[in-house]
Amino acid sequence: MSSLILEKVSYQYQQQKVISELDLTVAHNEIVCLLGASGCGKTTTLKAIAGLIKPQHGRIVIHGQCMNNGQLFVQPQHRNIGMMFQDYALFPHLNVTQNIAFGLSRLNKRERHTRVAQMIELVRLEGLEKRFPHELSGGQQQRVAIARALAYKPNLLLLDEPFSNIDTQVRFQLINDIRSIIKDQQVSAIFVSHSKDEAFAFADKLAIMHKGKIAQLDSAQALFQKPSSKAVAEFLGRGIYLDANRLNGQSVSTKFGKVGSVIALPDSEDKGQIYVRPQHLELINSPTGKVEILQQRFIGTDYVYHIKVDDQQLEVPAPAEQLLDTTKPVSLKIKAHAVNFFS
Ligand SMILES: Nc1ncnc2c1ncn2[C@@H]1O[C@H](COP(=O)(O)OP(=O)(O)OP(=O)(O)O)[C@@H](O)[C@H]1O
Repeated sequence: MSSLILEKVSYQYQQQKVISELDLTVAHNEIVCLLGASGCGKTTTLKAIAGLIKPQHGRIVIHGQCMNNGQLFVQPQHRNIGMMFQDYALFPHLNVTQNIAFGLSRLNKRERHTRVAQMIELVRLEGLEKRFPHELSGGQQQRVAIARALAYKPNLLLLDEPFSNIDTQVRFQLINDIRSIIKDQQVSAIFVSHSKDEAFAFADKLAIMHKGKIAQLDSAQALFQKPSSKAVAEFLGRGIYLDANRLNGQSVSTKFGKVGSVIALPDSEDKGQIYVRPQHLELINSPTGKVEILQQRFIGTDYVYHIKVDDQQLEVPAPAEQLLDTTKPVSLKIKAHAVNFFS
């Protein structure tokens, strides 16, 4: 059974349509990250799932139970959802134990005590039970927040930018820890982030939002290898488009030569464009080269060349030992890779 199904969900604030016939399915025990440009509707989608806003159209099903359609609307407190937000929203006047126990009023005293102790052990906060939020580090507060969200065994966990206030040095350790805790508890989760790096580390699948819809839902690797549109390819990182001719299922020709693809190219029209990222490019001195070098910078072990090709600009790293003579013509060599071809 899927943990979450959104079917053609639409929501608008006054005149502004923010989500539009959005479909999304999250499997049992899966972590999905909603990624997209600022203002594309990620938080609005999370609020619709939580029941904090009421979509004008569509259907939301959590753990097999319909929460929202034309007639029905289940209140947030009856959706069995755990929530965790950027500012942790811990109660400042309650200590760690009391914060975690807050949503457990339906349990008796003994059950509550056992559950809180299990949660404290799970998030490794033993010894800090009596501390108040202001006596904890950001990472520790985040652990209390996850313990509180998981304590009443929700069917689904919603996390909105939960790591954005955490120092970068400890952020990825915390992301790994919280991911293992969620996996251990076999809960499904939807996570909103601005950061692709966080999404890669935390989620099983990424849902790229564009124009109020999910443009593509897939693993990070599949998104990079087979983006369904130019918008998805561009969202994942900078690159340049080059006109290309599909030669066969494994290669294309460009003005910089033949490019091999390590994955099968889609069956499509032969004429199109490829989207090439910096890591697939090598800059070489060549008498016929027409790549313009706008700037050269040394960044420790590598150089970065700011290049211009067909009116598109890109920064391309190159190892210091392959120093380019920028007074001579420069061309591009495109390494074999999983070619993103758009016909
Ligand atoms: N209460 C509101 N009233 C009117 N418009 C709103 C309201 N909340 C959000 N919006 C608008 O809806 C759009 C989507 O907002 P939302 O917060 O869902 O985006 P987001 O993808 O989470 O953005 P960010 O990445 O910047 O947090 C934005 O244009 C925003 O200005």
